[in-house]
Amino acid sequence: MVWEIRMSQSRGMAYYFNTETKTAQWEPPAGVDVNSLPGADYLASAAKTQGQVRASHLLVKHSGSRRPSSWKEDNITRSKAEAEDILRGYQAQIGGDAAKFAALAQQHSDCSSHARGGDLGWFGPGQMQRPFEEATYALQPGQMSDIISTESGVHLILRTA
Ligand SMILES: Cn1nc(-c2ccccc2)cc1C(=O)N[C@H](Cc1nc2ccccc2[nH]1)C(=O)O
Repeated sequence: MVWEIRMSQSRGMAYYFNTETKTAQWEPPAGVDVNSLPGADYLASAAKTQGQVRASHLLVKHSGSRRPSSWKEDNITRSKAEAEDILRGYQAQIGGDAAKFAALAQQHSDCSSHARGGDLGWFGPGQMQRPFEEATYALQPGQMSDIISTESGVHLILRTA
């Protein structure tokens, strides 16, 4: 396998390194099961021992968001109430299905992590906005949150590890 998964010290996040072309990227290489790459289980156990968690999210921004723009929309003007209604619609479509979560996050999340099905990678205490951190740590791996609000907008969270 030419791909390896490595940890970026600066961003505390895993990235993907192609040992043939000697290139690195944040996005998981297409068609590769990244959990089977060399380095994956070592990184997972290291992260767990550091009390880190891993989560994906689906973010819908609104006019009050800290940065009311995204890869989808240059100027986001919807109200917070509209954003919550939209997110409730996705929540109903997802049910408890993690695969549906990733598909909808990829299509609809206003976070740049949409490119990875909403996967934010591993993070520890103090790295994410407090409401997001508290909601994620309150979940068991595999569990989804209800709608939570941060300065970025409204989110659904799926804790993955
Ligand atoms: C925290 N983070 N990680 C990524 C990310 C991770 C992996 C691959 C690409 C991007 C993007 C972000 C981020 O802050 N994105 C913001 C939106 C946002 N705000 C958040 C607040 C809490 C958790 C995730 C959040 N994402 C943006 O795109 O405007």
